[in-house]
Amino acid sequence: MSLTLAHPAFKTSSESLGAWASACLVAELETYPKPGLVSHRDQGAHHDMNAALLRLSARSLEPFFSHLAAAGAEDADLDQLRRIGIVAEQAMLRATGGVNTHRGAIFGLGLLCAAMGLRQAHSNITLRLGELVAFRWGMAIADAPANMASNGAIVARRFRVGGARAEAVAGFPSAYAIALPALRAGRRMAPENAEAERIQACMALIAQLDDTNLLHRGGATGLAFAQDAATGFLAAGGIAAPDWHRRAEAIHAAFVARNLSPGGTADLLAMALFLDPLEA
Ligand SMILES: CC(C)(COP(=O)(O)OP(=O)(O)OC[C@H]1O[C@@H](n2cnc3c(N)ncnc32)[C@H](O[C@H]2O[C@H](COP(=O)(O)OP(=O)(O)OP(=O)(O)O)[C@@H](O)[C@H]2O)[C@@H]1O)[C@@H](O)C(=O)NCCC(=O)NCCS
Ligand SMILES: Nc1ncnc2[nH]cnc12
Repeated sequence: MSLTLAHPAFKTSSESLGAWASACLVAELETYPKPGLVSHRDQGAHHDMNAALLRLSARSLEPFFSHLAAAGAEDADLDQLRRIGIVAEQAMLRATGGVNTHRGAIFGLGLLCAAMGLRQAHSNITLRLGELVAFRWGMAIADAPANMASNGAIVARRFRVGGARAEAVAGFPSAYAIALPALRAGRRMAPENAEAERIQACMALIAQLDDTNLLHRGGATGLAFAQDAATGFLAAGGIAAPDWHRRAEAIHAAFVARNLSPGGTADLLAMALFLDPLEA
């Protein structure tokens, strides 16, 4: 399925930014075959999530993304953003019956919404949104007490990788340096196929990201398997190769067989879709 996203106007209200962030979560979902992840076609390597649940979750988050954009416009500090983020997590868990569908996305997209609000409120700010997150809230994110019991924090310690918080502190380098260029290169390779360009960005992310979900489910071996598979896909031409869809499906099946799911990649893909019309 090829979902066309209606981009928001360059200067836009908090409400339409919230709608845009939520639409990007749905576009990420409506992308097949993403290795191991849930899509409109199947549940990937997940037993407690499906497309309907992820749509509900995305819809439940829209007002919170708007609220975060409005808070950013008021130059809110991290404590204020965190309070909104925590209420958003609770709304997500209510909408999904307790399943963690979008916790990482609330954090990453939420910070980008706040940064967009802040940037629009001050015409002299020319930083990219990721740089603005790092500049305005990065130090506070780095200093905030980590939830030592979360899957992400446990594997980040064990395997000495950064995870979601480090990504934010650094200004989302994986979204800017990996996902956005791959998305735009994918658009040139397949101008009429928006779903294919999302697969190109997804594979580029899996190939390079230290995804704490892959580490949680598959350890270092699982992460290496995933990175090698995605690297092979890209080296064979990515979505420009004539048989790309069959090869992506085979990788998806191999992830499902190993119970691997790159949840961090899913979030960063949605973030790249969000940034695409907002950053030159
Ligand atoms: C900072 C928080 C995001 C908490 O992060 P923490 O590191 O403590 O860990 P997790 O709770 O594990 O969440 C991190 C999620 O971030 C995504 N992610 C993974 N790797 C990366 C990466 N390298 N870069 C960026 N993002 C990454 C990923 O999210 C997706 O996976 C979620 C499903 O995870 P899980 O339930 O573990 O999945 P399963 O494998 O299915 O588990 P099992 O059932 O098998 O056990 C899903 O939500 C995706 O979104 C990581 O999971 C943040 O939550 C926080 O501090 N919040 C407080 C509020 C706040 O400060 N907000 C600021 C303003 S909005
Ligand atoms: N498509 C997806 N599949 C599994 N986990 C996710 N978290 C965010 N999007 C996801």
